Parts: sequence; C-alpha cells; structure tokens
Amino acid sequence: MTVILAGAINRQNRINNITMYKASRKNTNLCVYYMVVYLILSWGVVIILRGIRGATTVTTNNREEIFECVAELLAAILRENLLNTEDIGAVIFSSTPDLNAAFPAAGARKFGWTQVPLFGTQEIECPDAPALCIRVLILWNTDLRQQGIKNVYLHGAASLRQDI
Ligand SMILES: O=C(O)C(=O)C[C@]1(C(=O)O)C=C[C@@H](O)C=C1
Repeated sequence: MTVILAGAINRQNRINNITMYKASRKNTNLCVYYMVVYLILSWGVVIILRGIRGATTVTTNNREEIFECVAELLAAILRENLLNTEDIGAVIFSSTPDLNAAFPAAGARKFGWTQVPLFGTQEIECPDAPALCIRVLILWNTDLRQQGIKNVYLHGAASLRQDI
C-alpha cells in the first residue's frame, strides 16, 4: 500500500515539474519576443542631451525690457526647434555685467517655464563683445543630431556666431 502511494506521489511530482518547466519556457519565450519587438520599434531612436544656443541684446538695463527680450528669444528658439518644454533638462542664462535690473530666469518663468530648471550667471566683461547681452544655453533631450539644432541670435547678438 505504502509503495503504491509513494509511486503515485512521485508520478504527480514529475508531472508538476514538467508543467512548471513548460510554463517557465513559455515566459522566457514571451520575454524574448517582447525584447525583440521593443528593439525593432526603438531602432534608430536614440535620445541624447544636446545644447541649443541663443543670445539677444536689450537697449537699456530695464526689468520689463529684459523680460520681453527673454520671452522673444525663448519663443524664437521654441519655434525654430519645435521644442516640447517637457524635454528640457535645464536652462542656463548669462547676462553681461551691465545688466542687473532683472534675472533672465525670472523672465523665463514669466514666459511660462515654471517647471524647467533655470540658472543664471554673469558673462565675463569682454571689450569687443556686444553690451547689454543675454545669452542662453538650453539642454534638450532630443533624437536630433547636432546639425539639426537651430541656434537663435537676435538683435545686437546676431553678429556673434555667423558660422552657426
Ligand atoms: O555664442 C555666444 O553668445 C558668444 O558670444 C560666443 C562664445 C563663443 O566663443 O563660443 C563666447 C562667449 C560666450 O560665453 C559663449 C560663446
């Protein structure tokens, strides 16, 4: 009686093991299948952090004018690059030493970039460079190549980088 019972349990164990093995094989196959589909769909789509440069000048060290010019510059960069602000990693502004009436970052917030990390700094005083100048570097997560980036230089800053 005991021998018959032990034989039956052994047989059941073997069946259970085979069933579990088949189930795990099926799961592995499914995983491989999903990985292959994912790789095919994402083929060639690589998101990289790239920089968009821009600069503009104001005519006086005036808060409202700084805000207006920052808004104008950011709007132009958005338009040229079809930017989605969700994809912006961070934005760095610089102002020439003659500009202290307002932070360009405050202008960017007024423009609507409330969730974008913003930072400002002072540009070095270079005698040959345009005065009253606000520069920006936008760090953008994009699948574009460097040549696809449109940099925007407005007003007195238009002469700064004629090569790009
Ligand atoms: O692109 C500008 O805004 C410039 O003034 C040019 C330049 C450069 O030589 O690349 C010079 C100084 C700035 O800090 C950033 C860039």
